Amino acid sequence: MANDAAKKLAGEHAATYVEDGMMVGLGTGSTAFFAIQALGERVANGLNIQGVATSKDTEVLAQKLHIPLLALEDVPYLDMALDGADEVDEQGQLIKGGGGALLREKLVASAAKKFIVIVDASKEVKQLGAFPLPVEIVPFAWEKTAQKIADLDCHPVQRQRAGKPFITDNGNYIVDCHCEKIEHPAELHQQLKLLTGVVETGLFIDMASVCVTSDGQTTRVRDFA
Ligand SMILES: O=C[C@H](O)[C@H](O)[C@H](O)COP(=O)(O)O
Repeated sequence: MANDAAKKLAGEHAATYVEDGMMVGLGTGSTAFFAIQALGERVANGLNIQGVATSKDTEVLAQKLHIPLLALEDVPYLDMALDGADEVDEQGQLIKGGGGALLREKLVASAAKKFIVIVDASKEVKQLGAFPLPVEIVPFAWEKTAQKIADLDCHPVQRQRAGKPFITDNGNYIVDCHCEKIEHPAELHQQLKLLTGVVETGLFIDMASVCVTSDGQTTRVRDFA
């Protein structure tokens, strides 16, 4: 993959923020993968951390790397969470959920004192929305919920996998909203959240503390805290 070098560099840099004794949220996706792999190497060399996984896939990866895992409900807070994103704007607002893990990712990031976002340079945008916004909805009468989302001019399309509805780790559906331009991300998030049937949106508003971006050669750190 063309962006793998950038994802690796950003992921490895993000992993350096983790210190001994921390409880760390472990993100989901191809960029978070590199951060988790770097943490696994540090754990093999004696780093003492405990992780909370944001998806079943990440749980499997962390177990393979012998990173001790906790359940989110068993910890009062997390010191830090590391995760990728699908888009990051200049204010640090995010679209996440391209991999379908947005609900657990948001729960984990909300519990963290510091949320480190890791992206390759192609994810940096002036305005959110070119990437279709994932919205997690309950399967019951999902078309009704999708219609309410469509009424907000969000152009939802049910996510499919192998010709069947994509099912999240929480047993829900995802609709990907082809907004093209999201002028007011916080307002749109609020409007969507008010719809019965919507579980969570992929808009992560005012959550990122730091964004680590790489183009494969250099790494840039932006502080949003
Ligand atoms: O649900 C998936 C997550 O929000 C990912 O963090 C996001 O889609 C970015 O994934 P990737 O690093 O694979 O582009």
